Amino acid sequence: MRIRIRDIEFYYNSTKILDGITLEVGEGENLYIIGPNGAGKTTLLKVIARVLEPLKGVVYIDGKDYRLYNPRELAKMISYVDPHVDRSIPSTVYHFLLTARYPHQKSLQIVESEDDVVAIDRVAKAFGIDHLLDRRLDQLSSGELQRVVIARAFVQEPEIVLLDEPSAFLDIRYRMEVLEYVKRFISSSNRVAIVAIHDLYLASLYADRIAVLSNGRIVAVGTPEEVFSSRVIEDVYGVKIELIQINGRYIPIPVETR
Ligand SMILES: Nc1ncnc2c1ncn2[C@@H]1O[C@H](COP(=O)(O)OP(=O)(O)OP(=O)(O)O)[C@@H](O)[C@H]1O
Repeated sequence: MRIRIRDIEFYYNSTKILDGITLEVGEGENLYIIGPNGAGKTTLLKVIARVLEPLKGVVYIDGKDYRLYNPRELAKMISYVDPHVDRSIPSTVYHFLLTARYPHQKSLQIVESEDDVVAIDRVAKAFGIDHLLDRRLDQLSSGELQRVVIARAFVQEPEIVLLDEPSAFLDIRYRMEVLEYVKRFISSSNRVAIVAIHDLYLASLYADRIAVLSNGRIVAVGTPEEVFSSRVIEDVYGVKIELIQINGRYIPIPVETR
């Protein structure tokens, strides 16, 4: 699976939000998107998920314009994880996870298949939510709910995972566990992950490449080392950065605002 994003322009009303976005994500790659508040990260993920229609530009999935896939094919292929889940949905965790299997189910299927049960069981264990399957969504803590919502994406077994700020409510162990899982799942297959995140440290740990978005434009793309050792982070965020090296990784530490 490969994604090529070509010259995407997106407007809200008459305001240009994405301005000529061109990016490629290769097989088995974890691409992280960073950038200041309002830079356009969520908008870009929604365009790639086909939740939003760009005014100009095309997204190609495996060389094919994504508008040419039928909705069911696309639903099976792409999972977009919106951080703002409606926890008032009257559903148990199990049934919420099961809804991710719809694209895999046969049209007259009324009960879950063995494959559905196996997928839910495997992912629930990996995300440490197997003890929560009978709980209702409104009975979960914010971090538990977030793990459930991210787990749901993997129950779908998508080729392309789009994660919007996956770490916000998670404690440090779960941040690492969730992103390690994503990295393993993607790297060990020919799948693709695009992760929008504010935490530069987590990006330095888990990104294969990082794209920096600022005012709707990609201003840098490269390995964590390339991106963090350039001046681009200081310029884009307006903060002074010290770079430290631990275990061969380059980790940016913001030390003061400029
Ligand atoms: N529904 C909308 N209608 C109009 N403008 C919008 C809408 N949603 C977002 N915007 C604007 O689009 C721009 C990009 O928003 P977006 O949410 O994509 O940024 P972001 O990089 O994800 O930001 P953050 O880091 O704050 O989550 C912002 O200026 C925002 O105010």
